[in-house]
Amino acid sequence: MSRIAYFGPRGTFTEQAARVLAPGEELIAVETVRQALTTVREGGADAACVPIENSVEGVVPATLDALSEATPLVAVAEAILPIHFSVLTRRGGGEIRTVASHPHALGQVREWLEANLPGAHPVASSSTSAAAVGVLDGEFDAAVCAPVAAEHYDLEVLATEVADVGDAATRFLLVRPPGELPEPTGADRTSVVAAAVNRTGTLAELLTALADRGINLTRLDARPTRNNFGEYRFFIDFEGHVAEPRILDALTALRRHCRNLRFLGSHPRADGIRSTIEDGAGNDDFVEAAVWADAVRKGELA
Ligand SMILES: O=C(O)C(=O)C[C@]1(C(=O)O)C=C[C@@H](O)C=C1
Repeated sequence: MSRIAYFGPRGTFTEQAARVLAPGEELIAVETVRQALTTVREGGADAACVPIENSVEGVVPATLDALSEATPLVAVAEAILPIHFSVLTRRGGGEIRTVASHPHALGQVREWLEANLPGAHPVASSSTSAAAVGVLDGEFDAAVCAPVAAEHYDLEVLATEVADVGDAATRFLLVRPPGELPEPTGADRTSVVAAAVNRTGTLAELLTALADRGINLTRLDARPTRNNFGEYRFFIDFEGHVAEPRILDALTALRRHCRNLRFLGSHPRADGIRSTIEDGAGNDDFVEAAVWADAVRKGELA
């Protein structure tokens, strides 16, 4: 049985994602995204489940930063979960002066809180379930949680189906140390983090390397390197799998344009959306062109 470290404690959305991505495996709850990844890096778990991006609040910066530092880990699978919250309070609790949750969760219920708990002060907690624990301990008066948290913590459900955007969703990754990659399916996502040289046009060069090969981006984010003010790392997700000749060609080109390129994995997309293949940019086109060039090099063709 594999050991999966996840961003907990029990009852987080990440725990639900871990159950989808690694059914029946042993789950180990840790307090932060960074700890989940460190546990894998230090051999305390075989893989980690972490949130990567939400359709309303965008990327989870802690995940991007922790994936770009220390020893490399690669994503081997993803899950997308619909996100709506329950608001939990202490049984028989009085006035609600503070309402706690993960900042990403608070950002998704801002309007609901203003309309329904206008007097309550929002407080950031390390996760949605950590907020529930805080309510039990008397630290906060209410917690914005995953609905399943009500099964783990002895709290009263004040409201359900809480969400400012009805069809919000979060994407989660299962990451593990580099090893055998999942097979390509035709509906895959590849992720890299690029530390580009700080000069005119470097980001354009990276994007052009992908555009020239007809590769569709699915996400682009920048995070500071934390070394020099104004210096960034670019997180680029695109359609396709590194086992495909067109993607391998693009990766090689990206490597030439970067001071440092980290491969963050190729894995099937949870939404099953197949890669866009532009005319003349299919895998057969890349293979055929390489065969032609090889024959030219051998003097067999001109
Ligand atoms: O705190 C949790 O329950 C989490 O799993 C984290 C997280 C996030 O980081 O976005 C996951 C999904 C929701 O969007 C809110 C919080």
